[in-house]
Amino acid sequence: MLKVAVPNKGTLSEPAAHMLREAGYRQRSESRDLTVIDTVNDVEFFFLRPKDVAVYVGSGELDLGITGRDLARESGAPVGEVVALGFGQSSFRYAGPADQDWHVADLGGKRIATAYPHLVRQDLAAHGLTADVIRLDGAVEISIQLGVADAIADVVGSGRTLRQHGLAAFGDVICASEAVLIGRSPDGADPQVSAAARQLATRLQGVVFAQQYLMLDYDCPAELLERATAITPGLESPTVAPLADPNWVAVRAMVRRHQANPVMDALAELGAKAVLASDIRSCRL
Ligand SMILES: Nc1ncnc2c1ncn2[C@@H]1O[C@H](COP(=O)(O)OP(=O)(O)OP(=O)(O)O)[C@@H](O)[C@H]1O
Ligand SMILES: O=P(O)(O)OC[C@H]1O[C@H](OP(=O)(O)OP(=O)(O)O)[C@H](O)[C@@H]1O
Ligand SMILES: [Mg+2]
Repeated sequence: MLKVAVPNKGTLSEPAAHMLREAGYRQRSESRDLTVIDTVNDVEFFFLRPKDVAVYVGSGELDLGITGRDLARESGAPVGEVVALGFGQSSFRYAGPADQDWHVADLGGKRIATAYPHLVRQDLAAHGLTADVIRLDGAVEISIQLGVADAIADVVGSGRTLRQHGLAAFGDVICASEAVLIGRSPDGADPQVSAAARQLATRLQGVVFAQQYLMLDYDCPAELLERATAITPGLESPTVAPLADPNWVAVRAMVRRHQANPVMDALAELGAKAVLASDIRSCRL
């Protein structure tokens, strides 16, 4: 039976379970459950702290796991990414008091609080710096005002928490993170996974693709079809079906979700009617 780790709490937990459900897998109904067996798909899910997922997968105890790229790198475990899942996007960055002008080079000899000490030490070493790295478990943004640190390195999502604490990010992004499906990889290269693991990865990838696209349907005057298909070329080419009125055709094409509104504007401008956008639940591209 395939063994798969899923975050049991925190930012990634609910979206990870949702994505697995969309991909057709059984998930827990009780938030305290630590395991769920999906007998239909022959998979056992283990609900673990997001920080620990890479440790279990790297040790080979579990076949696959969902965690953050930043957490996987911080763990130092021998894992590699199988699928980037497109949620839980964040930037791991240095930050300091917004009223001071900080540069990475200023960090030498300073106290830096973080929940990701390995990533920070690696980054400092890459800059040829040594500093006092103070490991905290969370709520890192408050450590400067409490006098424990001069600067921090932490996960930034919307940036709201930094602003609330009078902090500003500086320096390059240390790790651009998102949720990832990981597998064991002794050298960090693409993991070699079993056929069963590959199938779960393909199903998740199908949901990720589906979330990146919308299906557009519209009616188009037949003489404008060429110009309309230039606006919505689809993946291979759009589906074109006749309508009862021979002067019109129905067109169906997938479009990138973030381009959907400009594309719909352009179609309406051209003379298309009844332009409809609908969600895609899953797909194989
Ligand atoms: N505000 C956020 N926006 C986007 N991603 C985030 C955010 N906060 C955390 N993450 C991502 O979620 C993952 C782990 O975060 P999370 O805070 O859920 O776990 P944790 O800090 O280990 O647990 P907890 O906060 O419950 O102690 C990381 O990959 C991180 O990049
Ligand atoms: O940029 P923002 O959107 O404000 O999000 C960033 C915050 O979210 C996470 O905290 P979390 O809620 O996980 O608490 P923690 O610090 O205790 O882990 C992260 O550690 C930051 O503190
Ligand atoms: Mg957290």
